Amino acid sequence: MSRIIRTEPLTPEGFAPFGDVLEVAGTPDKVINQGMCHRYHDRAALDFFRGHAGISVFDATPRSLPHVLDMMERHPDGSQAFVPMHGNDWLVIVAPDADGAPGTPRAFLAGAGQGVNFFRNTWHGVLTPLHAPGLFAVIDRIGGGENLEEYWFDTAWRVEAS
Ligand SMILES: NC(=O)N[C@@H](O)C(=O)O
Ligand code: NI
Repeated sequence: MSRIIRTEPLTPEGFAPFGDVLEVAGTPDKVINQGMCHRYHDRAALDFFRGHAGISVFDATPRSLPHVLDMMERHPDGSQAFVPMHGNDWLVIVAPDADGAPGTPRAFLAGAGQGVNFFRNTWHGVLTPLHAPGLFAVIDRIGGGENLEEYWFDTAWRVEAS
């Protein structure tokens, strides 16, 4: 018997306990390139312990709703940003910490043009595209050690569209 969570729109306010939303929003911080480009400057809290920032490209297999969430993970030594290289919606699942395990997850539906940066040590589901191509640039910690803690649920969660 799965436990149900329903998707909710990704907003900076809703996501604030878990990380940053990367999107064009509000007044640009800088207008550059002779007025031809708006720069939304320095919009993510990057945090890498005993390592450095790296950019990787992920080609992830699309999933579909309803989605079975049986595992969440976190990275104790670094933040992790997912930046779509496509224009589709995709799924971002996070959870508060509850004594060293994920608490009740929240499933955010990211829209076209939205990326996220998970704060260091934030419980999250693995990269979850909903359409092909599942291409993302990922900015996270490059360094020694595992930097990965997984938690497998005894009873899976079922993520359903709202
Ligand atoms: N393992 C890996 O590189 N990716 C995961 O951290 C993930 O959050 O998808
Ligand atoms: Ni991760």
